Amino acid sequence: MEKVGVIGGGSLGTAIAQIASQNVDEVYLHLRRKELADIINQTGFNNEYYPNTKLNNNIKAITDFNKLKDCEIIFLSVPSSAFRETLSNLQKFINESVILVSTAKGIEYPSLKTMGNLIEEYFDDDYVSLSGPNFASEMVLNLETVSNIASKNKNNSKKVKEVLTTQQFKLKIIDDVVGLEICGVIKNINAMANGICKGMDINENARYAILTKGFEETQKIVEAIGGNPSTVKEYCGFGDLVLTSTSNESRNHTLGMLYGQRIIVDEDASGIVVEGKKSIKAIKDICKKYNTESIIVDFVYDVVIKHVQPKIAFKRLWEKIEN
Ligand SMILES: NC(=O)C1=CN([C@@H]2O[C@H](COP(=O)(O)OP(=O)(O)OC[C@H]3O[C@@H](n4cnc5c(N)ncnc54)[C@H](OP(=O)(O)O)[C@@H]3O)[C@@H](O)[C@H]2O)C=CC1
Ligand SMILES: O=C(CO)COP(=O)(O)O
Repeated sequence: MEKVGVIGGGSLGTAIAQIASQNVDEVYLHLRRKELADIINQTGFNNEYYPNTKLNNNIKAITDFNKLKDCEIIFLSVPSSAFRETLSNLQKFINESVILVSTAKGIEYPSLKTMGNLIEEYFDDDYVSLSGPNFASEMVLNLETVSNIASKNKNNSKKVKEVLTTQQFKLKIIDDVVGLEICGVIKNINAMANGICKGMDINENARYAILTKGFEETQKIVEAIGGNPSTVKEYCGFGDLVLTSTSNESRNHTLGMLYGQRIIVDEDASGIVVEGKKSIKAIKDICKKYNTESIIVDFVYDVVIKHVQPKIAFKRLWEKIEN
C-alpha cells in the first residue's frame, strides 16, 4: 500500500503512524497545530507526546486535510469529543472508497451514538473499529501488543490488519462492531471504579470482586445494546478491562484514584483526555434505555457526577453486591 493517513497526532495517533509506517510507503499524520507539525517534520520527533522516540522517516506531519485524499486508509485518532467535528471537516476532502478506522474509546452524549454511528452519518457503514489493551506509549516503541478489529466489511478488516501487522503488533478480526466499541467505553468506567477504590485504599479482595462484577455487567450491557456477549472475553473486552482497571498508566484509573482521595480535578482544563468521565452519563442512559442495572456504573456516577462521598457510595455499592 502506498499511503495511509492518521488524524490526530497525539499519543495514539503517533503510535499508529509509527506502526503503519513499517508497512507502507508514506504515512500522513494530520495535526491541528502547524508548529508541532513543523517540529515533527524538521526533527523527526513529536516532542510534545514522545520526546524520546524517533519517528520513522516516511511519516509526514500535515495540517491540510486535502493531503489525505489519496490515502487508502485513514485512522481517526482524535478523542470522541472531537470526532463529529473531524468527520464533518473531512467530508469535503476524501473519496468514498477510503477505509475509515475509528480508534476512539468514547460515545457521544446525549445522542448515545458510538463513533461508528457518527462515521455512518457522514460516510457509510463499512468502517473499521479498533480496540484492545493498547497503551499507546508501548505501541510507539514497537512493544508486543494485540488489538481486535471489527467491520461489517471483512475485506476492510483484512486491509487494516495487513497495514498494521508487524512482528510485535498483532490483530485479531472479530465480527461484532458494536460490542467492540462498547467494551472500549465501559472499560474506562470500570477503570475509574477501580481507581476510586484504590484511592480510598479499599482492600484487594473487594477491588477484584468489583472488577469481576464489572466484567459480568459489561457482558449484560453489550448484549442489551445488540452486541455479542462473548466479545467481552476478547482483547478489547477482558484484556482492556483488566489492563486499565489495574494499571497506574491508565488516565481513567488515575483520575478515579484522585476522586477516591476526594481530589476533584478539572481534567478539561488540564487538557488530558479522560474518555471515561465523558462517557458516564451516556452509559448510565444506555443502562436505563435497555433496562439493565449496573452497580459499577451507578457507583462511578455517584462519585464523579453527583459528588457523593466515596465512602458512602462504596457502602451503597457493597450492599448491592450479590444481594
Ligand atoms: N493513549 C492511549 O494509550 C490510547 C488511547 N485510545 C483512545 O484514543 C483516543 C485519543 O486519545 P489519545 O491519543 O490518548 O489522546 P491525546 O490527548 O494524546 O491526543 C489527542 C489528539 O487529538 C487532537 N485533538 C484533540 N481535540 C481535538 C479537536 N477538537 N480537533 C482536532 N484535533 C483534536 C490533539 O491535538 P493537540 O495535540 O493539538 O491537542 C491530539 O493530536 C481516545 O478516545 C482514547 O481513549 C485508545 C487506546 C489507547
Ligand atoms: O485505552 C487505553 C489502553 O487500552 C488507554 O487507557 P486510558 O485512556 O485510561 O489511559
